[in-house]
Amino acid sequence: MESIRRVAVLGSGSWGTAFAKVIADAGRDVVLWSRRQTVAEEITRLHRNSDYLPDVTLPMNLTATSDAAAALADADAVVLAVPSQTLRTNLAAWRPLLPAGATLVSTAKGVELGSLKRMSEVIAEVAEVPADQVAVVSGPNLAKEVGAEQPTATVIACTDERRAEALQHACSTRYFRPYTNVDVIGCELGGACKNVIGLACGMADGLGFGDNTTATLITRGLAETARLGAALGADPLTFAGLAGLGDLVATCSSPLSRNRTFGARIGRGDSIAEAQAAANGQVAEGVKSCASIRELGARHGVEMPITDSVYRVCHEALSPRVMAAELLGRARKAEWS
Ligand SMILES: NC(=O)C1=CN([C@@H]2O[C@H](COP(=O)(O)OP(=O)(O)OC[C@H]3O[C@@H](n4cnc5c(N)ncnc54)[C@H](O)[C@@H]3O)[C@@H](O)[C@H]2O)C=CC1
Ligand SMILES: O=C(CO)COP(=O)(O)O
Repeated sequence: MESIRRVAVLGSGSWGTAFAKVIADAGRDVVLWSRRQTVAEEITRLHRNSDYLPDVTLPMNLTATSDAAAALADADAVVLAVPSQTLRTNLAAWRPLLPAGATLVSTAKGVELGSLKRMSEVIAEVAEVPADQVAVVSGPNLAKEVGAEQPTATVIACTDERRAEALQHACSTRYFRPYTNVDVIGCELGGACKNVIGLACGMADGLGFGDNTTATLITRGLAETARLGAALGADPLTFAGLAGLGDLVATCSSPLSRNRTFGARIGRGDSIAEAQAAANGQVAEGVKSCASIRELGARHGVEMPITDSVYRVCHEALSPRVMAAELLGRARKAEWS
């Protein structure tokens, strides 16, 4: 794999914009694609994205366009930064424009409803490329903190280690430190499942519970994520890493997390519709992915009690207070069983 000089980032929401800034700060040519021309114009002319990252001044070498063909021309890497459940449709439209051989990079943290596929699987299928041409970026990377250049690290997962290293090089800055990993399955499951556990932590906060409850949900949430990972062939160590525990802690602890914030509203008594309205168009991936992850667990015979409870709150009108009582009232068992 040649080095990466030019990158297209498709999706100029919170993470697409913040990650494009990282790549531009790493000295690469980056073009962001925005659905709305007004957003593209603001990024290019004023170096701002006031809808998603209002406090951040974007680098001068970062431009945006609403023309996907222009964004994708000559790109060595294509970063997909749209919500999980829209990835298949978006990518199908971009497919004829994808430069041959480019590394396709998933940043979406979800599992597709219906197919139960991980995002890298959706990408390989729709783009008709081998799995080792697809990389995943996942870690404790709250967009607002990354936009403010606060130090953090991430994982670049790809079964082709040279592609992972090229991408690692292309997004290393003084505030953003990427590690490589060949465990794509584990990194993707870590990223998708933490959103669901983040919703549960938000619900606990909304109910007025404190840090013991959060720590319990983080730890038992990691246990059920790792069980699912083991069933799907992930490396267990991945869940102790940045794409596992790291992202889980960030999401479950931070008021900046959209999933945690969404859960907190539900815990305080908002309806799903009210929490969705308050999210202001920004995605809380766990609300949909709790259904696909729960189904994936069931398909593989994996017990996922927190995920199951979050699903019932989000989709079957279970009250968060009853959810808490039910989780505590489960049959007694050994910690590792
Ligand atoms: N925001 C964050 O801190 C991080 C988010 N992620 C992941 O990145 C992915 C994208 O998230 P964000 O950029 O945060 O989301 P966002 O809600 O802030 O932005 C989504 C972007 O996708 C575009 N889009 C294209 N087609 C769309 C459609 N059909 N429906 C809705 N939006 C569409 C929107 O216009 C918008 O620019 C998610 O899977 C998220 O979990 C990953 C790391 C950090
Ligand atoms: O993935 C994230 C941080 O790594 C962002 O989390 P939210 O989508 O909950 O804001």
